[in-house]
Amino acid sequence: MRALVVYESMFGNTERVARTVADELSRSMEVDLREVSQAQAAIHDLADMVDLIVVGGPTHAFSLSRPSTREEALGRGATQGSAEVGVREWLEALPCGPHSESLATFDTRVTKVRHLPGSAAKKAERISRSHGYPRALSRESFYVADVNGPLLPGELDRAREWGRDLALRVADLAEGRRQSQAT
Ligand SMILES: Cc1cc2nc3c(=O)[nH]c(=O)nc-3n(C[C@H](O)[C@H](O)[C@H](O)COP(=O)(O)O)c2cc1C
Repeated sequence: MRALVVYESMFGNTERVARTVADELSRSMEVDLREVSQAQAAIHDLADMVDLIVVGGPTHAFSLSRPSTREEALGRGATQGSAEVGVREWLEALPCGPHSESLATFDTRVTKVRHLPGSAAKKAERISRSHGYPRALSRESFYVADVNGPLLPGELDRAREWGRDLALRVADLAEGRRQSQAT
């Protein structure tokens, strides 16, 4: 089984979550972890050959980032990422389906506005569904203390649990497909 984990991160927090999730998935699957600007080729090389795609990014303005919000992040001291390429652009470039592989989305967001609706993970799911992906297997938010982080205590443990749960669900789905083909 194979997974592709694609992330966008400007202050490093989403990257830490993505690495933790990828590490947990790699206990039972072959995992390709890519920063979004390095993931363009993966759209065509891998997208239809993996069992699971995990996409994560920071919530900006209640949604996935845009060039303008990434520009703002750079102005606020972000040390990685770029204004040009983000998860929104990556998802919008995906070929239209139907696609059969499972997909899961996550984001990081600031804890003090956690009651407000709208998140990068929700928007990522919406774009992927419009490209023919099934409903997300799971969608999760991980919380940071402020715009530049850090992640709240316990969030990387939660990311590890989330990765473990995803791996189990993908294995269950594969087993279900195998059994229905056998009958
Ligand atoms: C321009 C901008 C807009 C943001 N808007 C939101 C928001 O609407 N809701 C929220 O919870 N966090 C918001 N944040 C905080 C980000 O979610 C936070 O910077 C991110 O989780 C850090 O992840 P990273 O280290 O991977 O970049 C915003 C940050 C920036 C720079």
